[in-house]
Amino acid sequence: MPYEKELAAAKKAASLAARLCQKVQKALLQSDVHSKSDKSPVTVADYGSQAVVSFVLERELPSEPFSLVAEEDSGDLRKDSGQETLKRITELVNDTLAGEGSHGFSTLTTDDVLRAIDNGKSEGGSSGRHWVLDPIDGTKGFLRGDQYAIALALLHEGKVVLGVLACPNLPLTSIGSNQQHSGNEVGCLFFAKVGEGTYMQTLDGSSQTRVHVSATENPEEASFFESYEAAHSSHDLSSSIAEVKLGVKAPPVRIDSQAKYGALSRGDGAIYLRFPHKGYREKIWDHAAGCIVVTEAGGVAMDAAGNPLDFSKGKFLDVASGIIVTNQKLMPLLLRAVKESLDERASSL
Ligand SMILES: Nc1ncnc2c1ncn2[C@@H]1O[C@H](COP(=O)(O)O)[C@@H](OP(=O)(O)O)[C@H]1O
Ligand SMILES: [Mg+2]
Ligand SMILES: [Mg+2]
Ligand SMILES: [Mg+2]
Repeated sequence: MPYEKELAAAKKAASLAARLCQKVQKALLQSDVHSKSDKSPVTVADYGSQAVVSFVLERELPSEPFSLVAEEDSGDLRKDSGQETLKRITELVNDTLAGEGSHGFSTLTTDDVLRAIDNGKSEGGSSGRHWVLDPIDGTKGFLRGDQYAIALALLHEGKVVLGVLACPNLPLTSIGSNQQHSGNEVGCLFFAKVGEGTYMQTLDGSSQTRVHVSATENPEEASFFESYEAAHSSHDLSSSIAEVKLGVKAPPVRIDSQAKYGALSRGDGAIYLRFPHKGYREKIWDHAAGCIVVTEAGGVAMDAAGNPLDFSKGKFLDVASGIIVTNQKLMPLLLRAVKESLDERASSL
């Protein structure tokens, strides 16, 4: 079966990175939080997760050319002001890798960690194979103690062929609009390979189950997910689409990160709406893994004009107005509702 060893390596890398993130989230000290030039937050866990994933993928797949498109870079860590942080990241990475119990693991130096982080400089594109990584998607959620995800996908000739989504704070049982969940076990890892469906397992891989998107055909029974952060997606546009146009009764479920794609893939809700504010350009690492996890579970992800998401154009994912995700049955209704709302908005400007 194609991509078997790549999937195994990706699951191992994401699970180890999740362990590092859980450790940091538990003991998050203010000193672990920095803000990047674009003012978005980044933590030692974002960097540590990227270093772990990069190191593990290279180690597990030695015979393949290695290309990684990842969110973080080592720029700030190479400055004098970043030295303390770099030491802390290196310590975290070594603790995590040593904890894996891999035979003959020799500790990484700070230079090894910088190099592993900077492996992520690839621009991706439409030819060859590129790993796509968001080491922590939902850093704001991570900082709040809420949802976040380690999102890793493989692009081959411009198409996403596998995806792994580790969601350390997502309960194993559903988080529907009532936000109740019976079991209290927390931490899931979703994985999908093109043509082979989507599975959800516990973070330690002890049990796995095949998952499918919600089969809801009646929008009134559908519930919808959107970003927790109103800065990331227009909440009033999505509510006018969902509640006014589609008649969705349930209130929106607002959670951070691509955990939304994982929740959708197992039917926790039926719709995901994302309408970034003007001028924002989506990145492929924010959607590649989530997209295949949902589509291999029977869902459809498109931009608001009905075009499939195109991950082949480098690190940006240019979409018309926004991203909409649902099942095959609801997509035509949703597209129509989105178009009507956007047209009304445009004519009222
Ligand atoms: N103005 C904006 N509009 C849309 N998305 C944004 C944004 N600013 C940041 N983001 C992206 O939204 C991602 C989180 O998604 P969500 O809103 O679903 O939680 C962030 O990922 P990171 O946390 O990896 O930086 C970031 O890339
Ligand atoms: Mg970020
Ligand atoms: Mg992200
Ligand atoms: Mg991120």
